[in-house]
Amino acid sequence: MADPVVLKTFFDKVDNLQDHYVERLREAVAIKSVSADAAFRDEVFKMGQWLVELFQKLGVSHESVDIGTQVLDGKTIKLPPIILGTYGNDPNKKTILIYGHYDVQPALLEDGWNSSPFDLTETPKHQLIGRGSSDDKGPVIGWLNAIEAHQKAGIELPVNLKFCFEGMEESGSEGMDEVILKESKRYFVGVDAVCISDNYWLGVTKPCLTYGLRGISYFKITVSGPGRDLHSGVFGGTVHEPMTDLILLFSKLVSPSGEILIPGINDDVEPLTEKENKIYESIEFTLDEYHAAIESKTTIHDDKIKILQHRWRFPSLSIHGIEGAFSAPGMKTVLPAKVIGKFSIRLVPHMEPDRVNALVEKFLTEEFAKLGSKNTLNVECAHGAKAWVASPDHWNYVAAAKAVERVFNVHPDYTREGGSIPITLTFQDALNKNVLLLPMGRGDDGAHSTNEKLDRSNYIEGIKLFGAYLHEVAAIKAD
Ligand SMILES: C[C@H](N)C(=O)N[C@@H](Cc1c[nH]cn1)C(=O)O
Ligand SMILES: [Zn+2]
Ligand SMILES: [Zn+2]
Repeated sequence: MADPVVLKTFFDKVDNLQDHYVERLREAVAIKSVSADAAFRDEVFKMGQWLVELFQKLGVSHESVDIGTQVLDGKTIKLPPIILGTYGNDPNKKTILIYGHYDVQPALLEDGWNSSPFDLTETPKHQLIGRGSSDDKGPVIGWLNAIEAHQKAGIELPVNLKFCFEGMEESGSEGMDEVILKESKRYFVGVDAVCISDNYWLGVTKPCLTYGLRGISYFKITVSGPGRDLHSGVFGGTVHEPMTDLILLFSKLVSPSGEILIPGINDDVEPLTEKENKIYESIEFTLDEYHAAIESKTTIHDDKIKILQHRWRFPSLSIHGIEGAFSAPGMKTVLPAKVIGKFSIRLVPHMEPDRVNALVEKFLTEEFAKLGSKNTLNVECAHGAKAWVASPDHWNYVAAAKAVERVFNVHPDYTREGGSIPITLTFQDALNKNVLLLPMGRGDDGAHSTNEKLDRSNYIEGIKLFGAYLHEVAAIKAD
């Protein structure tokens, strides 16, 4: 067990420094590191540099891995570096690898934010609102704040740390798999376990440890027709309209009750067992909290167990948007010449992205042929990742559960997550080590949504949790 006196000294220091930590998060949120938009690529680099400077300040040695270029929006642009760091190199201590990402989802005030998305704004209820506050800048900085609090309190860190921070997680983790595979034989040698803080509690009160994620296959379907946008009064009714074709195709993918309609997609999904059903019963989770998080009562299922199952262990298909479609206010009577529909399928264990992609492509090609349209269709899978499930019996989880008890005085729930972190499985397989997901934020943080927030208390207690976890890791007997 970790020394309670040492932990108390560390916790007190974190409390002392909390305003400084909020200012640090404010600085990071102000950097618009949106990986999905070529126009913001300089900002992603700036954010990487900001982390490097923080590493330097804290005495973390580091390397920036150049992963080349990508073609985005028709332009060839540089990919942001993967930043590796090392803090401590004592052969008598365990080594924990921390992964996180410094890119964020896009955000515009006009999407419905109550304050400017890149100006961290603290509400009277002490919610820190800003893009990336919870996903994933708060957690990434949290680890570095924990190091700083140790230094300022004069406490030695009881483990060695390795860091791996990427700037492309929100855009398919381009280049990451190759780097992990390569560095598993060099930079990551000696790692005993991996910890990732890039998800959320299930609800708003109870901490959890997460041992599973869904995978993802992200599709772009392009329907092209006329050589340019047309006047719908002059040409409407005389040409095959790409938008009409696309909407018809979209309508074939999923039913209003969430059932995926593509033949064969559900074939590899494991059947439910009585034993598994029991797991959901003990999880602390209420429909009211869920409705509060989505700010409506529009759930397909009004039953706790079904909601958890559909979030964790069944696939889902979501339609995200249409590039090229008229979406501005007003009533432009345009007939778009080319539209790109975007949707993704969340994958569960045993579903293989390659098989899913082949089924999707075959289905859409057949459905498009049935339309008798003279337009053309192109189906592309932009990125794919398999689902991940770990063993929560491992010492890595036992140490984390003890840390939760130290900070929150409660035993955590063990959850799976509906979202995806593509490289989790790669870390597990390439390093052959246990991976733990240790969330900092709450289930209502609104990651990817408008008014994303991180509660001040989750941020500050989260920093304590990270430190306590490292002390419990050091104290535990590894098997
Ligand atoms: C759970 C994690 N914080 C996250 O948000 N992951 C993204 C990853 C992704 C994949 N394609 C685009 N983004 C997610 O689950 O959507
Ligand atoms: Zn994330
Ligand atoms: Zn995200």
